[in-house]
Amino acid sequence: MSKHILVLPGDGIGPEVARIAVDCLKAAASAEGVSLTFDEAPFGGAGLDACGKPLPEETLDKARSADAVFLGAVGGPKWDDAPERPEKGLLALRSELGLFANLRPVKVFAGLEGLSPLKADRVAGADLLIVRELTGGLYFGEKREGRETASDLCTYSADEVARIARVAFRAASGRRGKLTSVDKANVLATSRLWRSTVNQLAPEYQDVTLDHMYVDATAMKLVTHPSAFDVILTENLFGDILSDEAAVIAGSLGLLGSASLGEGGPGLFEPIHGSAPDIAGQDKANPSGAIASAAMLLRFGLGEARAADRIEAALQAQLKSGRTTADIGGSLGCRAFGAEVCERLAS
Ligand SMILES: NC(=O)c1ccc[n+]([C@@H]2O[C@H](COP(=O)([O-])OP(=O)(O)OC[C@H]3O[C@@H](n4cnc5c(N)ncnc54)[C@H](O)[C@@H]3O)[C@@H](O)[C@H]2O)c1
Ligand SMILES: CC(C)[C@H](C(=O)O)[C@@H](O)C(=O)O
Ligand SMILES: [Mg+2]
Repeated sequence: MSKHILVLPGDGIGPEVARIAVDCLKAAASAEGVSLTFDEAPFGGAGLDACGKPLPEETLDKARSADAVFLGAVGGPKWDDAPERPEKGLLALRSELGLFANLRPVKVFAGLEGLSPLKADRVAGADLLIVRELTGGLYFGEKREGRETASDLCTYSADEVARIARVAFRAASGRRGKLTSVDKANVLATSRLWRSTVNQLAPEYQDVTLDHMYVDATAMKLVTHPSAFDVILTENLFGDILSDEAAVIAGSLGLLGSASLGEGGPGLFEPIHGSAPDIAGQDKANPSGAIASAAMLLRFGLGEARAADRIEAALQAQLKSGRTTADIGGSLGCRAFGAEVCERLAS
């Protein structure tokens, strides 16, 4: 039976990288005998332009009935003063689909240490997974927006912490067995609840070694000793910030993909970068993060591990060839890079 994918190209470089990801999905599926169907819907700024809303109802309905959703990126200066920003649509989509678990892997492959702006001996061997809580915390707390004062409420319940912590414990158990829970428990009440909830679960996962680290120290250690981490578990805002930082361990923000998963229902797969208005429309975007997200869609969204492996191998081979986009020192455009990855997928 064929599996149905909803594509939300979004804004800026979103449509540029989403196009490449779809080409890769088609090539990998055809090589592995997997049957996929695709549909597209307006979302983000494109949703505002088409229907006056960043998450039009029809788009949400299509997302709910898809097997998996692929997103390019949303946002841009054009909609900065819109009554509802494009980003609000993304938060609503994550919340409506119950996507509380955001997985953001960062890996420095042997021979590709030179892609990083950090020293090669520092990044060598880095292979970590950020497990970011995605539907709670400051992003979703009550907001008060006045002229003189404003506030964003940060709330977490023990249940919300426990369900994301279990995802991280299980991930660590299937990897190198090391879990670092990142918080700011020296200052924040939500972090103290976070820490005690994670501690309570630890005895259930005897094969996992748990430690805790403050977010500021983690930000430092990520660039000084990235290979010290296996799985990082953290709340919504800290995970957002640390994952952009962690992207440069591998080389560039354009390299990282992500999977946002709930309890059943379609997952959402998207590169971690944004719409990059500074390079949009110039064929300069690195589509690697989108391609990596396509592989995660096949693996975690559709259970098609062989097709996912095929995409990951092709992407790695392309990066190793040195024929890359400008953000990691090459001279290929987004389309040419994507076309070369697709050629590898077919062979
Ligand atoms: N998931 C998403 O849709 C998402 C994620 C982050 C930011 N945003 C939105 O994107 C807009 C721009 O935000 P920003 O500029 O802070 O972040 P950004 O990630 O769009 O760009 C940050 C920098 O990284 C570069 N960059 C990003 N992706 C790249 C790629 N694939 N290849 C090469 N270079 C790349 C950009 O050119 C820019 O210099 C904002 O509206 C923001 O809210 C959306
Ligand atoms: C666009 C924005 C709402 C989003 C976030 O903060 O989660 C983005 O930065 C991300 O990392 O996916
Ligand atoms: Mg982000």
